[in-house]
This record gives sequence, structure tokens and C-alpha cells, in this order.
Amino acid sequence: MIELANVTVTVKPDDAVLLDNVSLTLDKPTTAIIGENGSGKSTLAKVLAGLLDYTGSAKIQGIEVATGRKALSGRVGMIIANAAAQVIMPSVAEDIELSLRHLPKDQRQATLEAVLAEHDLTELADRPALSLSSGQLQRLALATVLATRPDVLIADEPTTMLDARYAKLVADQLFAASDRQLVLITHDLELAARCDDILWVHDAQVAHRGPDSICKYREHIG
Ligand SMILES: Nc1ncnc2c1ncn2[C@@H]1O[C@H](COP(=O)(O)OP(=O)(O)OP(=O)(O)O)[C@@H](O)[C@H]1O
Repeated sequence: MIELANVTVTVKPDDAVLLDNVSLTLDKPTTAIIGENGSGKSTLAKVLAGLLDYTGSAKIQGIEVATGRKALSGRVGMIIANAAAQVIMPSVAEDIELSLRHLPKDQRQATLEAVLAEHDLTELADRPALSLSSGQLQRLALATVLATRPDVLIADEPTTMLDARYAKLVADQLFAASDRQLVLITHDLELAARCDDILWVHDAQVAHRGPDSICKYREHIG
């Protein structure tokens, strides 16, 4: 469960408002956030991931994001829109291994192999991560985040770089776990339509919510 109360994000130097007094509760297993470029979707995702300062209250599973980052770190996973920035370790396998530190040492190798296979990354395991293509990087970012087994997954445009085959694989992986809450920011309206709840973000606020958000948004953009 995610609860926002009067969440506002402003940035210096001119106090531009990136998120304007947003209050909402996300309690469905999957929620899509759609909207125009620059409307505030990633800002909302970054608030939930603890990457941006805000005023008001943003709680995940009852824990305030701003003050509970440590408690939330193992529970909330985020795939950021720029997947390359998410890669930390030199090789693909090492990057995934970093996400498996919570496991006993004797389970890590078998789990690593399973994660590589699940994400079709086995052949790329020893490659320098930054030598990957954009789509491969995006799949690596998803693999590393899902390997931490988060209770809440915030995915910011996780399929933008993917060909049709991998877009389908990744979409299925995003929706696979029924016990994980998914918040999906996407311009892919077919993907958004698979979610239980849909929010249209416009001008730093939630303009509409519910299954007809896609229709309202389409009417707006013409
Ligand atoms: N640090 C910053 N300083 C000033 N403006 C910012 C900053 N970060 C974001 N913005 C602006 O805030 C607005 C919302 O950005 P955000 O990234 O949330 O948009 P978005 O809805 O995710 O867009 P897109 O669909 O293009 O990814 C944009 O106009 C953006 O330029």
C-alpha cells in the first residue's frame, strides 16, 4: 500500500513545482501512471523511491519514505528510465551478484545462473556491463532489481528500448508476481491497460484516475 498526502516537489533556484499537492492511495496490485512528457510521472516515481525531497507525506507499507529509507531499501525496487545509470559493477554477472547479497553464500551461484537464464542474459554474463546495447542494459537493470525480490516495484518506462520479443518477456516479468505491488510509468498504453488502476498525470497533478484514464488522456492529446 502506498499513501501520498499533499506531496509537493519544488526545485531551486526558482521553486518550480514538479509535483503539486498530490494526495492518493495506491492499493491495487498494479498501477499504471501515464501522461505527457514533462507532466511529473518520473518525479512521482522518484519520490516513492526516496530519490527526491518532498513536502507532505509519502508512505510505503506505513513507512515514511523520507525518514525510512533504510527500512524500505530491501522492500522497494526501482528501475529508472536511464538504465545505464543503474549499472554499478563492471560485468553483467557481478552487477546481478550485488543484488544477491541477502542470500546465503552457498545459494548465490545457482541463483545467479537462474536469474541470468530467466532474463536471457546468460551469454552476456561476462561482458562489461557498459558494452551492452540500450535494450540489453534495460533488461539487466530489471534483472538486478527483481533479484532483490522487492515487495514494491517502481518501473519507469522499463520497455522503451526493447524489441517486440523482449518487450513481451519484460511485460510478463513485471506482471508475474502476484505478491508484489507494481507502479508502472509508461507511454505504452496497451501495457498500461493491463494494470488494475490507471492514473493520468498532467501538469504536476493527477488529472484522472480509473480505467477510463487512457480514453481521457487520448482525447486530451488528440
Ligand atoms: N532538477 C530539475 N530542475 C528543474 N526542472 C526539473 C528538474 N527535474 C525535472 N524537472 C522538470 O519537471 C517536469 C517533470 O519532469 P518528470 O521527469 O517528472 O516528467 P515525466 O512526466 O516523467 O516526463 P517524460 O514522459 O518525458 O519522462 C519536467 O518539465 C522537467 O523538465
